[in-house]
Amino acid sequence: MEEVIIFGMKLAFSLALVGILSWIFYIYGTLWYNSQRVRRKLRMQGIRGPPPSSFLHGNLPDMQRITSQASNISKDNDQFLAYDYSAALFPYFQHWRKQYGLVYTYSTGMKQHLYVNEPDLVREMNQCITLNLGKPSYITNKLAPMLGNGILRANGHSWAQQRKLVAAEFFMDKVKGMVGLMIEAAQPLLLKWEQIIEDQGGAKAEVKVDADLRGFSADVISRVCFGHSYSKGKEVFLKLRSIQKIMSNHGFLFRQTGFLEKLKFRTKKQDEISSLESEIESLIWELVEERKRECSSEKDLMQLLLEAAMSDQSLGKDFSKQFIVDNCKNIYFAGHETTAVAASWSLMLLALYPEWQDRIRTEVAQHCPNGIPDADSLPLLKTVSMVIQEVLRLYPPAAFVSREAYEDIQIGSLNVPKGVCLWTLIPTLHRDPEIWGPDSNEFKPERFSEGVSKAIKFPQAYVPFGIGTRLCVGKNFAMVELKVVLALIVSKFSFSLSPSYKHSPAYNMIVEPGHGVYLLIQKN
Ligand code: HEM
Repeated sequence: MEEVIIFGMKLAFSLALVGILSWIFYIYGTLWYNSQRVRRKLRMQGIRGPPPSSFLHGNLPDMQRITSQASNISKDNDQFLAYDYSAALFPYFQHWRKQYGLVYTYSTGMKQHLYVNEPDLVREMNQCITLNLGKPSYITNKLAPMLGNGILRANGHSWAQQRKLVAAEFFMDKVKGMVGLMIEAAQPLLLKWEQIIEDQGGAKAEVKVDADLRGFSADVISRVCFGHSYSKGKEVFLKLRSIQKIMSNHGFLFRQTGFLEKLKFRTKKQDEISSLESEIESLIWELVEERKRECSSEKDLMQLLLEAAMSDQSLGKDFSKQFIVDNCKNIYFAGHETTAVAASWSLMLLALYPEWQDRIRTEVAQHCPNGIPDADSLPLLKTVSMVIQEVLRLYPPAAFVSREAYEDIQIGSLNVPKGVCLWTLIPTLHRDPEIWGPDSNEFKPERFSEGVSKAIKFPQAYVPFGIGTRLCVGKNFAMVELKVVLALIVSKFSFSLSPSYKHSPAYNMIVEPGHGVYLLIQKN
């Protein structure tokens, strides 16, 4: 008996030893050997970068050190406009750019990255149509509870299938039909601001615009996704935002979560995320079931996804359900926050440049009866478009275009090894004086008077909506929505920046005014 126990213990010990050795080999293989191999391949092509300062974490300690050393942004209005927000939020990129140029490599331990801000290479990325270039898996894995397997996270054929379906819903002819619902959704905001002015004596009042703009864009997206059931859909939006807040607190972009941290995170936050996730799923599914019972002819996004899922027998019941739920969540996330934040930045910049408010007001009065735009008059609002383009240049809500090479791929003359993540920093491209000229940090909407192609040397370097095959599906929709809301606000109110405004761009998956935008508004 004793011999059996001793044998059992020896066996357990040997197995544990084999396990530990395999783990060490795995770590050595994936971390060290792999990253050395990839770095060597890149170096042979002339790509340099900071040497990793940590065996396990690559350049992460350097990134933390550079970030903590970065000085605070000046709060002086004249100066902050000239400030590329990435210098404050991602100072390590600027730091290394000075040393290694427009294309360089760095490591975060498990992953090797390539910073790509060279316009020709950005164009080549733009033209690269292979399905082997997708969203970085280590980031999309973190987003799984929020986005499921919807279009934003998906890669390869699953992405292509979803893209075909979802994109069709946001073609310009469809978007034109949504102008009415956008105007309707803006009414509560306009009435609220009028009431605030009234309550503060009828002349000038201070408003913090961000939550109202977020409410507006959530309302618009709810109406697009869920048609007449949009008020129920808004509950989905509130829950999604809660998940976003929990997740973005956890070193979202580059930091990989350690094993112990994962355990701690699991007990503390994961339960909260899981319960929000299942509440969202039940809410959307309730709406879908309701819609099925109604046999509605309404053609909102949910109906379209429902029809597509039902017509494709190969999808299977569970997949169909997931497909609808996930894509509703994806459009909610992708569509409402970005647009609301772009509207906040627009009002901030217009507050600094009252002459552009005047120009918009004159234009709206000229083309829109009663100051209310419609599908016919919107294309005539050229000044509003120019202002939005300039806002998206200086304060793009999405800071990056990011990709991962799933196989070794060729981008222009560069061979990108499998597993490398590519990062294009949008605000830096948008402010590069080599591309935009010496006035690149100035607010000058007139640079877009003859379109993007005439505004810069390399049109591929203007990418507020991303690049190439994964270009933002909602680009037309967002532009129309922004035009509607800005035209309505500016023709009703005049405004300047309140002394309560503190310039503090903050990264929260997108780049938003950290302390909100405070305006002093008055009725026109
Ligand atoms: C000002 C507002 C917006 C900005 C700045 C913006 C920006 C972006 C960017 C940078 C990307 C990534 C592109 C890439 O990786 O190359 C993207 C993707 C996407 N956007 Fe937008 N977006 C906005 C509004 C919207 C709206 C209103 C919707 C939906 C109604 C939307 C839906 C999507 C979707 C579904 C994707 C994923 C496309 C794919 O992976 O195939 N976006 N957006």
